Amino acid sequence: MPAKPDLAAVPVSATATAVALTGVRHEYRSGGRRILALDGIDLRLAAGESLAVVGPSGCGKSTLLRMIAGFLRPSHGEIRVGGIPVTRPGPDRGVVFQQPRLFPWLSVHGNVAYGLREAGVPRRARSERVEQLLDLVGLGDVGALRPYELSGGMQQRAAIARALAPDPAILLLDEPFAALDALTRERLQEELRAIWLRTGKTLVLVTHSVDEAALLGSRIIVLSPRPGTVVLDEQSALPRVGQARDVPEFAALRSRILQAVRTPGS
Ligand SMILES: Nc1ncnc2c1ncn2[C@@H]1O[C@H](COP(=O)(O)OP(=O)(O)OP(=O)(O)O)[C@@H](O)[C@H]1O
Repeated sequence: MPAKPDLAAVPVSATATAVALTGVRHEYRSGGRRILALDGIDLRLAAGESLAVVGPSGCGKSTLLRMIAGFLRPSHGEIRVGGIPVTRPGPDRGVVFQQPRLFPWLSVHGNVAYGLREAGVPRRARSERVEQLLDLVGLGDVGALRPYELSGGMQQRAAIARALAPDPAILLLDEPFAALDALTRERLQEELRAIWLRTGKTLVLVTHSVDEAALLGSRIIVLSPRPGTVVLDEQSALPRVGQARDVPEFAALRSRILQAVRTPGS
């Protein structure tokens, strides 16, 4: 049997990149209307934290994530990543969307390698890195397949591997498992948790699911209905390894999150 690559060898970012949002407010202007999506967001995220962002529909979760990604500039306030103001997307921030958005004309391997090729990483190093990442996300055997030959869960794993390829310090995930069936979703949640523990990445995860937030957040924030403001900001005391869902703290944390979602301003 061929030796499995040492997954611990997947490089962990050396820089202690953190995210800082100061006085962030965002207002959309659409058809003469102004929509205040987020207001008064002050947040400092330490490197290696996993921040779950929960809140009712339309409270500005995706807006927050898009601003950290650099797709959108805040109307007021400032966002810094690793101390540097965010003005555009960059290789220090990998993004995973609800839909995998894989390139259908490329193999799974080709999809994961794409950004590395664009960045001029030599073929051999590229290939080694892609193999490691495919193993990390459990797709070691299907690199040669095309996205349409994969299940939805496998496609989302490939999207996660693609986002991790440039070794971003921060992984931003916007409802990454919302389109998957319940069983696949649960499995991928466990896998993402393992990937986070293994790689030490800073994660920002937007989710509607209170369970998902409780399971995956080392820190959880709840936003109020629009304009989104932070109404709960809690560090999780759940064990990082083992079956986090089975410990009593899980149910307690879950119910505090749920209460904050239901009674904004509390
Ligand atoms: N491009 C846009 N132009 C105008 N308004 C927008 C735009 N994008 C979002 N909005 C509005 O801003 C508010 C926040 O949207 P956002 O998508 O950030 O919320 P969300 O919490 O992620 O919602 P959901 O949970 O339903 O995905 C909503 O009222 C939405 O209608």
